[in-house]
Amino acid sequence: MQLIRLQAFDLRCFQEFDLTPVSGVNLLLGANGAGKTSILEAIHILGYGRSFRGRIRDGLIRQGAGQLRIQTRWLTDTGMAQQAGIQHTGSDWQARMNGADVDNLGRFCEQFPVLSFDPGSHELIIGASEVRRRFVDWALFHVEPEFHPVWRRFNRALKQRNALLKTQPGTQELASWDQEFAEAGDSLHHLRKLYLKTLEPVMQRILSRFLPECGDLSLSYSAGWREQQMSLLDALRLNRDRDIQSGFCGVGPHRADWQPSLDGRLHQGHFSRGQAKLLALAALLAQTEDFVAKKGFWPILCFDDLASELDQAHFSQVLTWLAESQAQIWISGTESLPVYQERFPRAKLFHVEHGQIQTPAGE
Ligand SMILES: Nc1ncnc2c1ncn2[C@@H]1O[C@H](COP(=O)(O)OP(=O)(O)OP(=O)(O)O)[C@@H](O)[C@H]1O
Repeated sequence: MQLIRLQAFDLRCFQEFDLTPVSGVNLLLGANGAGKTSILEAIHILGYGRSFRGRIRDGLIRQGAGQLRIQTRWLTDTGMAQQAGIQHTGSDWQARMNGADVDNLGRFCEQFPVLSFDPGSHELIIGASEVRRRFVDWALFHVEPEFHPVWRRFNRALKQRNALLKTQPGTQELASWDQEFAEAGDSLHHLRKLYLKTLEPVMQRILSRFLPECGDLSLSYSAGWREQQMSLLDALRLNRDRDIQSGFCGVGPHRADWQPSLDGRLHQGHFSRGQAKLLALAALLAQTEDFVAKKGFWPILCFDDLASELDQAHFSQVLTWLAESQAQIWISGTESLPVYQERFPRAKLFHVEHGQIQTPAGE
């Protein structure tokens, strides 16, 4: 799929912008603070219903404005033109698609599979487990129809069980939620585990291209309880007293995690920031390839300040991968055009300067 028009009103430093991107590579070039990341932020909001730079009150809405609006026209994978918009009035997001309100933000976001690589992406490898769960859940949300109902059912059970735990419940009371929690949790666990199994060889292939010296990759998965030794239901029963004491559920898929390791010996604590970035990039590209294999079309790919994130050799390898892809790609950077022109002769340039965007004459 591809965006064919992207407009934003009162987003950060932009009073308004209106872009007509191409289906291939779109370059957002300009000085620091010009607004390049804010354009990628607009695309991210379409795909996730939130910014990747904090909450709305952290400055997403332009200073002095009361609300922000993002509008887009896009072509679906079957080539159908659609239009949609999302706005934030200071209290919540409201979305519209083809002229009708969309109540469920998830239904809106599923139209926009967007994957982003930015200066914070190494967090996927060395950050908190929540980032890694989100990574897997993003893919499942888009490629696995069973996932969304299972995820909602599990989160509801988790919320209800945690609320009950705060009331110092009796064993019987808790048991009624344990069953529901365990059933939904088991399904969620199996979907995630299977996804990582599929992703591992794809990521290994990409990694051996980018980091041949790295050796063999494996992705280890931890379920959030001792799944080798007991069922989730048994783990809940065993942990019941501790849960009642702490007032929240200490075992289950909400504590799940996955970790890459190299040659069976290098783990999370060993990776340099640069290695973590490359592993995160390999994970993102693997996720993209898996998405294409399952869905039959490409997600939108966004790269914020790509050149500054990678050394020369890896930067060049990533550009080669991107040149071979058929995705709509957005790349922001401060470097001059020739770096990209050679690889992407048909790229469209957007020159970003102090909240204004220009395209060279003739484009
Ligand atoms: N709420 C706001 N209202 C007005 N201006 C804002 C607001 N939030 C951020 N800005 C300004 O908008 C610009 C946004 O910069 P952005 O991060 O998009 O730039 P960039 O081109 O990606 O920069 P860099 O290359 O340094 O990453 C900055 O100049 C910032 O000061």
